[in-house]
Amino acid sequence: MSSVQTSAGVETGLTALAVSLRGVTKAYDNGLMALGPLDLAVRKGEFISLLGPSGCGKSTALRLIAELSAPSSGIVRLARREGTPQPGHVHPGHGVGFVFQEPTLMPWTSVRENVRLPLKLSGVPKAESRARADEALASVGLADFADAFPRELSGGMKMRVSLARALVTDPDILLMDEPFAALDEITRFRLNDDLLALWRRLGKTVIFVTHSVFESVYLSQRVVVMTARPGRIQADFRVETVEPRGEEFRTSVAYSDYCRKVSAALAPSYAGQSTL
Ligand SMILES: Nc1ncnc2c1ncn2[C@@H]1O[C@H](COP(=O)(O)OP(=O)(O)OP(=O)(O)O)[C@@H](O)[C@H]1O
Repeated sequence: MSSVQTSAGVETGLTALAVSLRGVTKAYDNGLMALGPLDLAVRKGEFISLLGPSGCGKSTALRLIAELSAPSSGIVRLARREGTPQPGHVHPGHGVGFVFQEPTLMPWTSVRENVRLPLKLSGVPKAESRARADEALASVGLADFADAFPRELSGGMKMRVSLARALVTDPDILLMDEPFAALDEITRFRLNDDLLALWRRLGKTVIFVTHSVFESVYLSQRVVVMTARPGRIQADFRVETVEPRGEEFRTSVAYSDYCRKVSAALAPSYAGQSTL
């Protein structure tokens, strides 16, 4: 059986879930078994990272959650916001925002138009969509760059635009596929902190894919370590720290302890793979 189901709230016990995957597998048309079986439950408002070796199926998992692809077997369930959409607003069923590793901006038009695109495609009136694009740009610290063109921006700023474009529809769930992998370390640290501040303020559920143990521990409430392909869950860590996180956490003994434990759990997933 394969299906994607939605409901106003996926209730398990006392906690509402944003996403639930049960027995999910994905085989591509060429017969390659990319993922699973995968069982994963993500609470509303939780920040989790998926960590695993290249090709283990992390992006495939995100694509299944975003309903960009259907599972070969198993069930993917997403909680939906209740209520009827306001006139001119994107339907609440459109509850997922996606940030890719590449910012994928349209080079021929302004930053504002790039961010406005999802609203434009949904038929939101121009005045409202411009105001909402400007608001999303302000939330990522780019209020003064709405009229700039992508070529005028640094790599970190382009990624902020990509984040603003994902947030402009006000999704409940933010899926991020190695968004900061191509950035230098200082820019990456700054974006990590800004993303955490946004998450705290907006209360989104975030599922963040990364190869970096350090980044996953710094950002997440939960780090889910995946096996080599076909990706399954190898380990699931809860990262308990004092919030908000910052430089103090990054340089703490607790942080390095978590990193050591997560690295140890990840090691078997790399067994047999060349590290060259
Ligand atoms: N459309 C497709 N058709 C066939 N095989 C695919 C397709 N998309 C991905 N794959 C394969 O499925 C496997 C999982 O790919 P996926 O991109 O999900 O892995 P990943 O963990 O995100 O990798 P990386 O960390 O390198 O981005 C890989 O072996 C990949 O080559």
